Amino acid sequence: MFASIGFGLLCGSLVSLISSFSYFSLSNSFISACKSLNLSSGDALPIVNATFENQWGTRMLVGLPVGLSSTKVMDQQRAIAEALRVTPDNMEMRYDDGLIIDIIKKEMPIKVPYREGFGYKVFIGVNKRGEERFYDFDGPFPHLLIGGISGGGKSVMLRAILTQLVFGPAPDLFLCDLKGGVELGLYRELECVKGLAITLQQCRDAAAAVEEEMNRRYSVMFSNGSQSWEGRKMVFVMDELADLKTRAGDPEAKLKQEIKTILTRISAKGRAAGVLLVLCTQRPSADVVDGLIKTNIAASICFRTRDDTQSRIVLDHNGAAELPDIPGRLIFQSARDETLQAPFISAGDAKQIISKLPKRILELEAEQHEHGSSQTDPLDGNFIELR
Ligand SMILES: Nc1ncnc2c1ncn2[C@@H]1O[C@H](COP(=O)(O)OP(=O)(O)OP(=O)(O)O)[C@@H](O)[C@H]1O
Repeated sequence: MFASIGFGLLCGSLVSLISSFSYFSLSNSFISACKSLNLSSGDALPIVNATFENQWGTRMLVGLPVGLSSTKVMDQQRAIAEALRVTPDNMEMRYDDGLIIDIIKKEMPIKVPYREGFGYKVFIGVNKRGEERFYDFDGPFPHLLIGGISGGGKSVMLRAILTQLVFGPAPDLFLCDLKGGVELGLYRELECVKGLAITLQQCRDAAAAVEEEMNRRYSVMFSNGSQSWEGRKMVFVMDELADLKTRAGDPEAKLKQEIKTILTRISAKGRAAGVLLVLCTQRPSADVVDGLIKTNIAASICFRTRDDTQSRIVLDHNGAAELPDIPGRLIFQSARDETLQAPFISAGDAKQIISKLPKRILELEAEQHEHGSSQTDPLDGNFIELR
C-alpha cells in the first residue's frame, strides 16, 4: 500500500513539475515576445497568470496591463506563435474576461462523422480541441452565408445541414438549385420542401413567395402586437449565388437583379418573421455577395478560398485563403471565428436517412398516375403553393 501511495505522490510531483516547467518556459517566451513586439503599457508588460494542461494542449491565461488592448496583442498572433515555437494554425487567441491563448497539440481530424443536431441547432463540425459546434437557426445569427472554392466541401456541408433540418420541427424549405436540381433534388419529395427551383424564373417566384409570406407574418405580428413570429420557420436556400452575376448584355439581368433585391429585403427583415436565408457560393465576388446582403448576414461558413479577396468578401479577413487544402476544413464566423472540420455525409447516406420522412411529391405523382396525367418529371411541377 505504502508503495502505491509513494508511486502516486511521485507521479503527482512529476505532473506538477512538468506543468510548472511548461508555465515558466511559456511565460518567459511570451513575455520576451511582448517585449520585442513593444506590447506594453509604459513599463508594464502582460503577465501569464496561469497555464492549464488539457488533453488537447495548453491554455494560458494572460493579464494585460491597463492601457494595453487585447486587440493589439491579438494582431500579433503570428509573431507570438513563432516566439512560442508553434505554428499559427495551432494557436488560438481570444478575449473572454482576460486574454486566453490556446496552444493546440491535438491534430485536427480530416474526417468527422455526420451526426444529428437538436432541432434548429445543426451540427457543423468539430474545432481544434475536438469540441462539437452547432449552428442555431433559432439563434442570434439566423441568416447564413456559405462560401469557398470548388471542392472545398460546400455541397457536403449543405447536405449535412439540410439532412438535419428536415427532422424535428422542420422549417418550410424553398430550395434553389440552378444546376438542374443535381444537389438539392435529393430533398424534393419531402413534405417540408415547399418548392425546388431549377430555373431563374422559378427562383424569382420562390423568393417572391417567401417575401410575401414574410410580409403576411409581419401583418399578423402587427395585429397581435408581437415582436417576433412564434410559428414554423421558413428557410430559403440558394445553392449558388454566383448564378445571379450579370454580364454586359445579359438577357436575364433584370430577373437576376430582381432576385437580389428580394433577397436583400429578406436578409434585412426576415429574422423577426422567422424567415431565414442560406446562401452559398463557390465564387464569392463583391457584386454577388452584395454589400447590403452581407451586412445583414452575420454568420458565415467559409471553406478555403482561391485568394485573400474572396476570403475578405465572406469573412472580412484573409483567414480562409490560408486554410490548408483539406476538404471540409472551414472557418465558422458568428460572434467570433473558429476553425472547424465539417461532418461528412455522402448523398447515399443522406438519401437513406431522409427516406424515413413523410413524402409529398410521391403522393402527388401517384395521384397524377391515377388520373392519367402525362406529367412524369416532378421537377416540371414548378412550385407548390404556400399553405
Ligand atoms: N467534410 C468533409 N470531410 C471529408 N471530405 C469532404 C468533406 N466535404 C467534402 N469532402 C470531399 O471533397 C469532395 C468535394 O466536396 P463538395 O462537393 O462538397 O465540394 P464543393 O465545395 O461543393 O465543390 P463543388 O461545388 O464543385 O461540388 C467530396 O466529394 C468529398 O470527397
